Amino acid sequence: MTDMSAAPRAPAPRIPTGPRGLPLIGVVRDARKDILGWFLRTAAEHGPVAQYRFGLGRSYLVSHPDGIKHVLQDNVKNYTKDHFSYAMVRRVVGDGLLTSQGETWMKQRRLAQPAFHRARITAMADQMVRATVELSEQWAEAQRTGESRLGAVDMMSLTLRIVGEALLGADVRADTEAVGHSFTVISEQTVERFRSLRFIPPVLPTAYDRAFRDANRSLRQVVTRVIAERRAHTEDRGDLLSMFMLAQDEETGERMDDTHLQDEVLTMLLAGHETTANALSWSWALLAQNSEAERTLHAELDAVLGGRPPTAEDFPRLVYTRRVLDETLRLYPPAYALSRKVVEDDVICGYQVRGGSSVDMSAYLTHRLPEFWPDPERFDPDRFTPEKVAARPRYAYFPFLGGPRQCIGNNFALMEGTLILATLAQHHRPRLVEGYTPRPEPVITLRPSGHLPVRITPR
Ligand code: HEM
Repeated sequence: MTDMSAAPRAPAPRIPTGPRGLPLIGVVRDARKDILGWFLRTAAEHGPVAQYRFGLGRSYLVSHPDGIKHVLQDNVKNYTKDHFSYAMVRRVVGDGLLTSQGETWMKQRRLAQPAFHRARITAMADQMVRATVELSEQWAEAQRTGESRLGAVDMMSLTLRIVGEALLGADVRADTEAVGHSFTVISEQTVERFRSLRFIPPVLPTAYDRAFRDANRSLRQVVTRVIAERRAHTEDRGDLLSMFMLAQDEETGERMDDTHLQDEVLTMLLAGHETTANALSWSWALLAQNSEAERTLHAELDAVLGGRPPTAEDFPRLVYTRRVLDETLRLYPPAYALSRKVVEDDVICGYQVRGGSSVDMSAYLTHRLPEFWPDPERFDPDRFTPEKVAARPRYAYFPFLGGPRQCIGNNFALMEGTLILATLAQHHRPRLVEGYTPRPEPVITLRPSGHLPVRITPR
């Protein structure tokens, strides 16, 4: 007799389909030609979970918000950072907050979290605006002389300065060029290795590998100096650097060793400026190409600020400015692709996923799914009205990820980005120089090509 009380059996998970690729290398050749286009095509042809081989390893591209939620939140323990992409990042930042896992990560996250509380960040607003006003003066000069500027370089210097001062109490203005150059070398080489499946440096280093080592050394020098300067003054400044330096293990009483401290500081310095700078660069590019949104932004700035620099109290009232940033992060999410290693067999959105394989997620892709984002390529900050946000699934939008490994600097970045846009857009209208069209350059983050050459015009 049939047991009528038994729950109906769940349908057997489906096997995801996907692009076939070539023997030995799988989809590497197609993906490296145009990774962003490849993400979009693969999801359009194979649905919410696609399967393929990247080299000899099996990977899945998860694009549906429910699948993203499953990986980042609901079954997060099954998806780790034991993935070769992080092995490469570890060669640069070692075992800092971004790359560590398990107990080490949890301890460090708990330690760093208070530095990112809303009240703490609010107290940093004045410093953020002060640094931006200095850049505004340089832009005013360029306005007078007609000289063009590299918008992306300006944004990098500004956000590096801000993160150095605000979180580490350090003046890193003189290091901008060294950090920028080193990070570019490292990003390009890391991505090149990843896409060509050369994960391990050769035994005999090439000129390219020597450049990588030099870049790494130069970043470490900056960080070592920042730490040494603080050690010369023993007082607790109450900032993130003091928290890291003074923290003692509850059981052993030990402090963080020098290498670990350097790893944490370098992680903050890099993760805390590159991403925000790219987002801001894209905002300028998009505003220059969308005059209606630019007009709405200017109207808000006139109404809220009336010509004076913004303060922390203005932040909640700069509603449209913030939406410009949100919509920029939708179209050009700096962290455009991330991967995780699958621990055990699992089912995502009804599809079977094998333990030992990789899961790839792309915010660039999910942020363009027409189901959640009608006319996805159109720049429309009003997609971020509270009603529209509430009507979408949480993980249709994840520029900062989500779940336990969500970006620790998200509120910092959103306030910083909004205040920078407001301070500069009040007085200047950067125009793209004639003949230049920004293209997305997917290195570790998503940069605009050619450093965004702009001519600064007055409002
Ligand atoms: C628009 C700006 C930013 C974007 C789009 C962004 C995005 C992200 C994303 C996607 C992750 C997850 C990475 C992963 O799991 O592999 C992350 C992690 C992280 N971000 Fe950000 N970030 C931004 C700004 C910042 C800022 C300003 C800081 C520091 C001041 C920061 C520090 C970190 C750190 C330390 C982690 C690792 C957190 C952990 O795993 O516990 N980020 N960020």
